Amino acid sequence: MPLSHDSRYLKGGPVAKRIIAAVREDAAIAKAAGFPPKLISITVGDTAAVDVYVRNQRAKAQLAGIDFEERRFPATITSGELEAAIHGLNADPRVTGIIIQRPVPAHIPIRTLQAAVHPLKDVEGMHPASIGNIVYNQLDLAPCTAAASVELLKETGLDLKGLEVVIVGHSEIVGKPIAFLLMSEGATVTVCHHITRSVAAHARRADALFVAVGKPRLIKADMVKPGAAVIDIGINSEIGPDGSSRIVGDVDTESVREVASWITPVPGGVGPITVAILLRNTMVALSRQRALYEATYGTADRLAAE
Ligand SMILES: NC(=O)C1=CN([C@@H]2O[C@H](COP(=O)(O)OP(=O)(O)OC[C@H]3O[C@@H](n4cnc5c(N)ncnc54)[C@H](OP(=O)(O)O)[C@@H]3O)[C@@H](O)[C@H]2O)C=CC1
Ligand SMILES: Nc1nc(=O)c2c([nH]1)NC[C@@H]1CN(c3ccc(C(=O)N[C@@H](CCC(=O)O)C(=O)O)cc3)C=[N+]21
Repeated sequence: MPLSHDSRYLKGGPVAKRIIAAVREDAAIAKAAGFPPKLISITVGDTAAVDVYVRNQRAKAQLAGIDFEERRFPATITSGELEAAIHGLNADPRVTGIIIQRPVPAHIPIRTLQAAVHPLKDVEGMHPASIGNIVYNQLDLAPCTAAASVELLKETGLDLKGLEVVIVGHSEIVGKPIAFLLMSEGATVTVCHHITRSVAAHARRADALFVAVGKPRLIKADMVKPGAAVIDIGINSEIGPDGSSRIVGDVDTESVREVASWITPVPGGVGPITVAILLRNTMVALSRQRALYEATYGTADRLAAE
């Protein structure tokens, strides 16, 4: 049977399509009301790791009717200059959302940049105030990849209450927010990292296993409980047997699919949903900005008021 028809593959495409269709409707309504959504992407320096992501952001934003603009800055830029650029975007009423693509060059502290984005324009949910909201179970604007991974788990139909979940990787943008989102859903969560004594021993107990490390084939079949759901978040570039470059995840998909009941493919799993959630977050940010605007100026057409 061709792989694409194997029911064990938990594919992101249909979920992403559903989300983008809803965003497109929202965006059209907002535009008609004088609030056109606009997303700004900031890339600093060498962009190889983010090129695929930005390419897909542009394509899907266009599909959804969201303006998309990419600002590229040289690796030699200072943190202060970048912060000034972000403050300019914060103050620009035409800009709905700002995403800072990671990684940035080592001399620029990413946390300072994330904190410079106004919380109302923080479509990645990475400002300390935004990430704090997750701790308080306010989940409507969560970091995109974390939210995408949880959406995909929900597609299994598994009851998240009391589910034994193991997350491998604890970065602030992926592993940690996944843990908080799942705790809010009532799951029992274990988080592993590079100091964990036996990742395999934890992973084998999981009904749902999330992997976000950045190491191809880290998770093998003997680390997975039979019948588990495996959500592979890794996006790694590799040279394939034919010499061409391809994307692989962190899971040894070929062997793990024999053990797991569900497994997300890479590409075609979490990635497309991440892009869709970024667009959905842009609409959440816009509706917050609209609410503030209307509370301040009444419901008159913003463009008429300008
Ligand atoms: N699909 C998508 O939309 C996205 C995919 N990604 C991909 O997800 C992966 C992870 O990204 P990100 O979280 O940003 O990466 P980071 O490098 O920030 O984090 C990696 C995490 O893995 C942990 N780790 C490293 N080695 C091991 C090990 N041997 N066993 C267990 N844990 C380990 C690290 O722990 P410690 O800190 O203790 O060293 C760290 O918490 C990458 O492949 C990235 O490309 C990222 C964002 C979006
Ligand atoms: N601030 C920030 N947030 C991120 O979430 C972030 C980041 N920086 N830097 C880079 C990584 C990587 N990442 C991807 C997301 C989706 C796809 C994606 O759409 N992949 C598709 C398409 C693959 C293809 O077109 O070849 C797929 O997996 O099927 C890829 C990569 C987000 N990241």
